[in-house]
Amino acid sequence: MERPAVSPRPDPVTATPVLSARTLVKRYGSRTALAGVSLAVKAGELVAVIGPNGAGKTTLLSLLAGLAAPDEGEIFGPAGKVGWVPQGAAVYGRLTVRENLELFAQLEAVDDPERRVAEALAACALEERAAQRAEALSGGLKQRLNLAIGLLADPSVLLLDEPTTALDPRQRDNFWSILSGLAGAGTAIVYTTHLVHEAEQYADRVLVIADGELLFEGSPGALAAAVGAQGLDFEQAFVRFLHARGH
Ligand SMILES: Nc1ncnc2c1ncn2[C@@H]1O[C@H](COP(=O)(O)OP(=O)(O)OP(=O)(O)O)[C@@H](O)[C@H]1O
Repeated sequence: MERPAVSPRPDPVTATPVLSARTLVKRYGSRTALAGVSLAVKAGELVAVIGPNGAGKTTLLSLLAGLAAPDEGEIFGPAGKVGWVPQGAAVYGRLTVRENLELFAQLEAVDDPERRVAEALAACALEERAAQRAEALSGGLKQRLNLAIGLLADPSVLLLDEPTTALDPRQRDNFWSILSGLAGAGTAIVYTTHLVHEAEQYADRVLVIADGELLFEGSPGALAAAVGAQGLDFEQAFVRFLHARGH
């Protein structure tokens, strides 16, 4: 696959936040899924959200995406400019790649749908697959279509829930090339993953969440340093960190 050109991306240290949230709380009945999480994401920044099963990662992203409302706290974001890439591709198998994009563009009432569909196809290197039915796509291509749908509204922030879990290493590499290109062009990217080396490899900043609480925010190296695990494999450092924090 041809890699997209990567332009120098905004410096995430100095860039302006494009999305921020203050003390988000979300409860499901008596269960507190998020217990007061705050964050700020800047243009061109790649942020990984990692944590054990049930930590609240998907809940956090769904609030940031505006799919659910927090019980407490506030979100400040670019209205209508947050792209959402859910874990499973919610595409229509019997429609082609292009038809799926046209349908979602219509459902989301995006401006200039024809141009946006063309741009989303190009951004995800799907032009040659445009006429193929979605049900005939490989897992990697289906996930690229899922991403293309998330890009239709030309979002300045893209939220992805475990985007590469089901992909083989080559498709994963392709997918990260696309995301790196988008970050290079200034899109802020927030993703959850259980493949924690993807946090180490690609994220500028890592958020560690467990039991609905934000336990750490910083670079992958700083997470390892926080538990004296420099030089250890990042996954081992992460497990050591969780253990040290009682998880
Ligand atoms: N719709 C819901 N109704 C009730 N409880 C929910 C709902 N969604 C999530 N929860 C609960 O909220 C908590 C956080 O769930 P969430 O899916 O956000 O975690 P996660 O970190 O994404 O987990 P995983 O890594 O397993 O995907 C869990 O205890 C989960 O069971």
